[in-house]
Amino acid sequence: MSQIATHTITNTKDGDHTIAISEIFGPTIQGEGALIGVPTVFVRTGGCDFRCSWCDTLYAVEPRFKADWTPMSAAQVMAEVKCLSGEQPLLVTLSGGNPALQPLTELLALGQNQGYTFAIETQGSKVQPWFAQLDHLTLSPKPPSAGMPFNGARFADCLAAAGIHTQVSLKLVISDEADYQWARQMAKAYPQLPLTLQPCNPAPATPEQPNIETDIEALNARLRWLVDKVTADRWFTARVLPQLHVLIWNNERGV
Ligand SMILES: C[S@@+](CC[C@H](N)C(=O)[O-])C[C@H]1O[C@@H](n2cnc3c(N)ncnc32)[C@H](O)[C@@H]1O
Ligand SMILES: Nc1nc2[nH]cc(C(=O)O)c2c(=O)[nH]1
Ligand code: SF4
Ligand SMILES: [Mg+2]
Repeated sequence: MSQIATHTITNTKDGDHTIAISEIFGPTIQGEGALIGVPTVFVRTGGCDFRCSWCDTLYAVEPRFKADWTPMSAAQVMAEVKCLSGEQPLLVTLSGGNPALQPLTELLALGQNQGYTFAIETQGSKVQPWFAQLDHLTLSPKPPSAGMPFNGARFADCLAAAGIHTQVSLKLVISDEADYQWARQMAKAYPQLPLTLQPCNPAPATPEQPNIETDIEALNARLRWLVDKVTADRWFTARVLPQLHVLIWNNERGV
């Protein structure tokens, strides 16, 4: 799999318009949610307004890793993406950290002019006018086990900011019974949104333990538990999916 280290890129002095980049990697496949299996390049931004208890990308979240995040212009990000994709347009997935903290208007315009499409993964805590330009908006508000608040008004603002061509979906991480019950309420509150339930990886890699082996059997047991719950409740509008990239590559970074 090809990958370009962002530390090889010269920093820009564009001021406010630079994007804090943790890593750019791919092509790989989207391992989660509504676009699972779709070939994509990931653009991971640095910095988050949350700190979820089980976050699997703390190197793109915690301020102590700020020195590892490279400020890049939209043109520099697109140059990397084009290099990785062999100049062939594909889906670009913006994740983080929280990519909704970044100025991405120019990146979206630049990429879409060249035939690239854009999806974002965000928790719904911050809205941006450029959500209207997105092809896919995946909202992943946090369940009780994450230890982070759910702000219904902010979430509604995110939904309202989607454009007429933006496909919006909901991806909820489930760790336990309380999360499951919360997800049931979310599904009732937002019946119009396609919904994926994703079992929580309870022991993700951390900056301290980047090579920790994934307990695939434990993940499978969680998946079975979730499928049993959904089918027993005859909850036929929910889709249950694993993190496919974790099943394929364990907790590896950059895949
Ligand atoms: C790393 S986050 C980055 C984007 C954004 N901050 C968000 O949370 O949506 C991308 C996705 O990974 C999920 N995620 C993070 N840690 C996880 C874990 N330990 N198990 C399962 N999913 C996890 C998040 O809930 C989110 O749906
Ligand atoms: N293959 C792959 N799929 C993913 N879906 C969401 C990811 C993320 O970390 O945001 C991710 C990731 O890091 N890799
Ligand atoms: S919101 Fe996303 S990136 Fe931020 S801490 Fe939570 S899971 Fe990690
Ligand atoms: Mg991840």
